[in-house]
Amino acid sequence: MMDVSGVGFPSKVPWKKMSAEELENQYCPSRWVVRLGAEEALRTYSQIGIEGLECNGAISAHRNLRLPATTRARATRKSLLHVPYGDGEGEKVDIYFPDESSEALPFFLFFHGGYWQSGSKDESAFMVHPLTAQGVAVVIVAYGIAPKGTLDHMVDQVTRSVAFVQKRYPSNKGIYLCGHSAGAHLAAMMLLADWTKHGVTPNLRGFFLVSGVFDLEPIVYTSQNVALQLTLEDAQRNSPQLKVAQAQPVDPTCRVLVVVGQFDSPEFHRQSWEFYQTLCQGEWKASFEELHDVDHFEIVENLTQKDNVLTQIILKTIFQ
Ligand SMILES: Nc1ccccc1C(=O)C[C@H](N)C(=O)O
Repeated sequence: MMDVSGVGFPSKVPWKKMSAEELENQYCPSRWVVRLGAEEALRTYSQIGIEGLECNGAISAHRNLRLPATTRARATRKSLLHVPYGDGEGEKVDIYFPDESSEALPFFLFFHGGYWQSGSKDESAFMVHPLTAQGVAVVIVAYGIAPKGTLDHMVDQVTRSVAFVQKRYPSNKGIYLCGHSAGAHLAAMMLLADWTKHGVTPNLRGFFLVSGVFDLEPIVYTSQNVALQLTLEDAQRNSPQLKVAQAQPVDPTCRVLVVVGQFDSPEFHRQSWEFYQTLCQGEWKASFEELHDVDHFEIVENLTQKDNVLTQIILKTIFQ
């Protein structure tokens, strides 16, 4: 029997029934952090990731262990910094290499979060140390954030950054894309990319989509849209949730892991779960993980640690 009242059925789009205040809350990750206050959570996140002022090349190995991730990565790993992947302002990547010199390496690309309007590559080298130590090259990608950059342009930039890595390292042992929060959205858009106009098909072997947003429509009705200025059409065109079931994987063995933190908001949980379910309806080799005891920020901060669950999942996926 059909239930027209909807009673007893959780709405497919629960956010449409929320007050403006509740929607704002659901899409403000820092308000869901339990270990710290919202502002302190944001401060800690950038302190752990950022390029500190201590980088002077003369730091002892012991002190390096305590340095913020990007400072430590730049001080201790072989790297190419601010490499242009396009002619536009800010179209740059930082590439960090393992000790052994080879170009036949797996490449792990990271797209930072910050609601497409904050964050930078210079504070996002979280995972460089544990991954390069195991023989993975790590590429931290910069893209032109709002209000200067539009979402369509960011998607194009990220596409070109992936094509750039494939062209520069054609003998790579796989390209793995990882994004956090808004960066997970940008990484997910690469599931839909048309590579023919980029003259190269990247050797995509895996996606790690961490605490992402895949249906952008609710964002239109939050304060995040003041800087983004998304119309409903922009949001729909850039929502992998609406498109991925129809898209064909270039390589059907490419893995797509959707990950969310236990303390992410219910809307973030719904976004990840529904995206995973949609991937499963298509031909994608998808899996889903809810990571225990972490919030929206710790989930990435912990990638500085080699024995962290997500670091281990990433390494196992790359070296399986
Ligand atoms: N800085 C970030 C870095 C990564 C991911 C999200 C953010 C945010 O700032 C989200 C939002 N403004 C919040 O207060 O939760």
